[in-house]
Amino acid sequence: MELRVRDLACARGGVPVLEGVSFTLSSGEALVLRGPNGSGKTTLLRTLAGLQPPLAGEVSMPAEALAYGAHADGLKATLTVEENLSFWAGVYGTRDIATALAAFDLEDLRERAAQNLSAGQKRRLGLARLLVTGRPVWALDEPTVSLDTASVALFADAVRAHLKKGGAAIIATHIDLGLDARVLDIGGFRAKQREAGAFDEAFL
Ligand SMILES: Nc1ncnc2c1ncn2[C@@H]1O[C@H](COP(=O)(O)OP(=O)(O)OP(=O)(O)O)[C@@H](O)[C@H]1O
Repeated sequence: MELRVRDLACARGGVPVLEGVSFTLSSGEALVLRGPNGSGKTTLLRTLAGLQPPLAGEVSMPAEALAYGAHADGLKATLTVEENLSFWAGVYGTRDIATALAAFDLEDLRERAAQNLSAGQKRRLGLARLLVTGRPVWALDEPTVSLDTASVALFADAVRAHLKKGGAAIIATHIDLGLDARVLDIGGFRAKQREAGAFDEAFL
């Protein structure tokens, strides 16, 4: 399993944000995305996850190989913790939710509605969803927001276990997760601004 990204260019709101992004991510590897606010980390992850088409470039794997963890947890508010995970397991065609409950210390909360969880508990449930996707590449946008120190450690353990099983992860984060990960600073891939008055055949 290898994710190869070549010369990728991405836009947000119609404005080019990144260009020339190239990297390779192999089975068992984690890549941490760094870059200042607004530099395009979310834009890159959304593009890899298939939520928006690239302007140019190639991605070797289909978006269906990725499990995308966005800023929003995407929980079903009125379903319990257990029902949320069972729902997602059904969507992804997997069965085991026990491993996900245990990995994110959610067993005692299994019957609580998602809307009645604390912010950190909601985040843990959103991350537990990754384990029921069965997808090889996790693409995660600031996954540790709202997590306390113990929960950050649970998350790092879950990533390590995923990598050990042959998975891979690409993670936008500003904190040190203690993972043995490569770092890609996307500040170096900022799209050049078009010169004023430059010829643009798209408008012809
Ligand atoms: N919905 C939108 N419409 C238009 N432009 C947007 C939209 N969302 C973000 N942008 C712009 O796209 C650029 C890249 O934003 P992006 O969210 O990818 O950055 P980021 O590196 O993830 O930032 P942060 O670290 O703050 O989360 C920024 O200039 C941002 O203002």
